[in-house]
Amino acid sequence: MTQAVLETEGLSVRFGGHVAVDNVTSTFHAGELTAIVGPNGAGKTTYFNLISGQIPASSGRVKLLGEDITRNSVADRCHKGLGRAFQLTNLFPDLTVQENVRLVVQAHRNRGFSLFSMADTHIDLMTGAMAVLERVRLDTLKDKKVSELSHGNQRKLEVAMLIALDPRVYMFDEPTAGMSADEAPVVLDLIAELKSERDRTILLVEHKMDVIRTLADRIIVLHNGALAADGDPVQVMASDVVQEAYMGRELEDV
Ligand SMILES: Nc1ncnc2c1ncn2[C@@H]1O[C@H](COP(=O)(O)OP(=O)(O)OP(=O)(O)O)[C@@H](O)[C@H]1O
Repeated sequence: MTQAVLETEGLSVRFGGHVAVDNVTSTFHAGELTAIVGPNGAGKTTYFNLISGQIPASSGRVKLLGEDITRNSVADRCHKGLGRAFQLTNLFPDLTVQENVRLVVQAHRNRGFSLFSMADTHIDLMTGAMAVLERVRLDTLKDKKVSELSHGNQRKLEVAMLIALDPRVYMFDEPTAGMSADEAPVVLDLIAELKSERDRTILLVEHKMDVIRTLADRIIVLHNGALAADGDPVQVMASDVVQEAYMGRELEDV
């Protein structure tokens, strides 16, 4: 087995008396896409928040490439290669699509977050930004202000900005939520490409069964914050634990 890229060891968080993530131990490898599923309130987003550092763990550890990052800041984890899809609130609504991506490309190359750069590097950065925008098919909208984009295109821009960061680990929380039927495949194709082309580790919180079936190499099921199942998608989805106790109604609805 190859070295684990990301590990959580006995990871837990308590909010008052409520244990939202309960002693979750799991290991994630390169080239593997793991879907994280479970009923509403199961702890999926909280597990993501613990991994990316948005909230501190009550106990347990998070390791990236063997290094303990449990106490590192969000920014430091990002710098070390942990990439979480940007929330829409992190977009700059008054800047253009291309400028938003450029800022990320620029930061990734350690030039700092500034719109002002030397002319030669400016062209270089803009070219890098355009390449990413072409991949999510937002290149024709490059000069539009982000505030003028549809919700679906704003979410595509989030994905573009994440790709521009080129992290080792991609974390997507329902990446196609709010997208129209013709917008979603662009993002799903990109996620599939990331997995094969770049040999990246991908974590995907997802409710849509068709998306899980298409993309997941592995499924982990959370229930009441704890790991209820972990393994091959076909076996996990067929298991009694998922069908009857944990996922029943939600999956049938899809
Ligand atoms: N900051 C917080 N303070 C108190 N309780 C919280 C906090 N964040 C999450 N919770 C609780 O922890 C539990 C897990 O929530 P979480 O959002 O992680 O679930 P989820 O599986 O992502 O659900 P959904 O599918 O609905 O998004 C819920 O009971 C939620 O109310």
